[in-house]
Amino acid sequence: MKRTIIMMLDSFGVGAAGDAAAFGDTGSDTFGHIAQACANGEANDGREGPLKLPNLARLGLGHAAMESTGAFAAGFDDKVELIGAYGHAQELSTGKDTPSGHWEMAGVPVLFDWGYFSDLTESFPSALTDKILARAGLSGFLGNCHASGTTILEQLGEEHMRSGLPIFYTSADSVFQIACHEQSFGLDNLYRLCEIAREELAPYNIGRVIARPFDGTGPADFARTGNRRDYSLTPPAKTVLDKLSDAGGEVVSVGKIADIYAHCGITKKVKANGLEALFDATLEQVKLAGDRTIVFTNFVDFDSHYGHRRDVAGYARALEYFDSRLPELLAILGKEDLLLLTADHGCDPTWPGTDHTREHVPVLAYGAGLAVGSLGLRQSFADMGQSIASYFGLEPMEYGESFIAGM
Ligand SMILES: O=P(O)(O)O[C@H]1O[C@H](CO)[C@@H](O)[C@H]1O
Ligand SMILES: [Mn+2]
Ligand SMILES: [Mn+2]
Repeated sequence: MKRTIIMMLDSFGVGAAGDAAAFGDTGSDTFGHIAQACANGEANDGREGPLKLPNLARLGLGHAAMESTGAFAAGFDDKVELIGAYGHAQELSTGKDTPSGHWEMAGVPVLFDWGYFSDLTESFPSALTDKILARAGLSGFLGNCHASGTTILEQLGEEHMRSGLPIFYTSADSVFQIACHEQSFGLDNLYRLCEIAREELAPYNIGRVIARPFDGTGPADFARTGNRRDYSLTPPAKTVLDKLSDAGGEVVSVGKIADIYAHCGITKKVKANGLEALFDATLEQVKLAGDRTIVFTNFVDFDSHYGHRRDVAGYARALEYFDSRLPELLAILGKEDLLLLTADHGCDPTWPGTDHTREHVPVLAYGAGLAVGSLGLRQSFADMGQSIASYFGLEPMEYGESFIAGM
């Protein structure tokens, strides 16, 4: 039975990419800087001491990162008994955003430039916002700037609840984000507003509109809910997910995968919120999965709860939790199954600002007869998509070099 399980640790980079300078990210290193902070005793909130990821280390995380940066991260070394193939990959896509990383990983790099709202304030053209407001019957909006999604709630959440005006904000990514209170504004109203924005953004080539619902009564307890929804553009070509589902296989999305691929190539969608629930759902779907199935999970908390929030201890805690659950997954894999652990970009929690960082991602591949050892530097995330295509005996993808032989 052939199945591929993809664990996408959102934002878990393993060191600055060769082109990081162009992004202002020279020296960024999500994994390395977390490990260093832990070793320094600077990440003891809810956890203690050096970063302990024994299962990821056996899958080759420490080695992959060492090949990326030139040195083992603090607390990692070559004494571990490896069980998998490990590599690190650079990104061909022009952006360091979530859709680019995911699409490229599935064999379709984003070689065109997204549109961006690069002005830090007065970010959106009034020609755009006027149209959105008119269609939604709204008299105005708040925000209109680059912001951290939690900080802007502290600043504008109350005014939003008083005035009923939505909060529009963006970031270094190609995004148009709308934050509204779930009860006072209404979740359906927020989703409708996002659909309008998605249509009106057509000329701007913006990768995603993101609905950011929140609840709570004031700045002290405002919290974003699990009802986030991403309205993504469609990938510019068929990904390996499309190819497998076109060929009669199953592609199971766990978490926000379906949204990220604009629902293309997905045959089953499973919702779950939070690391624990996402891991539980993944295990359950792997148990249910038959031959020629991809089970694909995005673990968004690494990015949205810890990376963007610059919460080093939280990121370390989440990694250690994730690691502690890996044996449950390894125990239910069949001999032929392929497990891939990777990331879509970096989001170094020690880095200035709150944006992603241009980094190599880990490529940890286990099972499917793969020899234990190094896969080296992969020229594109698309090597993973190409490998999956070859594993399932699908037509080759246009991009990427396979590291796995067809079986
Ligand atoms: O600060 P929050 O709202 O989490 O935003 C983050 O999430 C968005 C999507 O990845 C990006 O725009 C990034 O800035
Ligand atoms: Mn991401
Ligand atoms: Mn992000």
